[in-house]
Amino acid sequence: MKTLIYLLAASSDSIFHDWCSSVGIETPAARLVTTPESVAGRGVFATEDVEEGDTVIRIPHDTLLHEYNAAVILPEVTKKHKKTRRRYSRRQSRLLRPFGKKYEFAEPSDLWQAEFTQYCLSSLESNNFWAPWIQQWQRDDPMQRLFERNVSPDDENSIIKCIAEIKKDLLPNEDPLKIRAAVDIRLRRLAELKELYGLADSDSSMYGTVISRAIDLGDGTLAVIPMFDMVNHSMNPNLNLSIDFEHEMLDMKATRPIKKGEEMFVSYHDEENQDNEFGSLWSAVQWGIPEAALQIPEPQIASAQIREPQTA
Ligand SMILES: C[S@@+](CC[C@H](N)C(=O)[O-])C[C@H]1O[C@@H](n2cnc3c(N)ncnc32)[C@H](O)[C@@H]1O
Repeated sequence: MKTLIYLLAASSDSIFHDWCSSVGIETPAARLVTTPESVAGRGVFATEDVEEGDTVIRIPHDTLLHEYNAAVILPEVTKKHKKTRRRYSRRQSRLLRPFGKKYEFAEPSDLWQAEFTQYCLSSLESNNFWAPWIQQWQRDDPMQRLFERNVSPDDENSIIKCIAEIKKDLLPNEDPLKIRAAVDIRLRRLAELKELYGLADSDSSMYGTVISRAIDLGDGTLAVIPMFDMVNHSMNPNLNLSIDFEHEMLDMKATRPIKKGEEMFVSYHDEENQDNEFGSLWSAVQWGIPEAALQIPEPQIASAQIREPQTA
């Protein structure tokens, strides 16, 4: 049974790689592998020995999922989002809101979460070029299970159970009251975003997945970056991301020599924001990352058997 699961996973990893090649993502020394050797059960591994500074992944700018590409690829969804943002601003303005309640948990900076969810759902529905990649997305942690089950912010039993799971699996040292506050905010925010954007209950799972994969490109633009989003987090990363403006590519380069079969990592941590939103609490509820993964020094480096792509 286990062998069958890994064979199926290997074929889905291959499908992902075929998709990468078809959209121009170059992976000269990297491969997505589903394996228990990865810190997260699936991760990106070196397919050959790599020297410091070598480029292991190159990603064209036009493959990124962000608001600018989405406006070109899904203009009708973008149009709806603009209208929704106007409705949101009216509701938040005291002058223009004689009736109705202000949104308390969905801040302007959270609106992208619902918008990305709709871009992804619409991509799957129209089977556009992002669809094969989005189909590969996974997230499995206590917060995601709450989203998937559409737990209401008032469902005390489910929330208490989730807090206990987060504490046990991800945050053994965190105060349960703080975990509760973080969970509560996210459930209430999702409830408001669902109402504002007209999201269905069945969309909550995509919501949880997409918010765990998006990053800030550094200028406030949020994006999910194909292939980069398959790389797991470490506080001792062996890859970094740089922008090649001339060729409109993102380059992932080795920050030190990497051996064939080693798992490759980036740091999801923003050095400047260690104590606030990128702290362990935020990482656990937003990203599904355990507190242990935020510790330095790094645990043992994993390595995996790299399978050659299956040919038909
Ligand atoms: C952006 S994805 C990374 C790729 C992911 N492993 C996959 O297969 O799609 C983020 C998810 O990976 C997992 N993850 C990333 N880094 C991790 C780590 N150091 N330890 C445990 N899980 C990790 C968490 O489940 C998180 O929700």
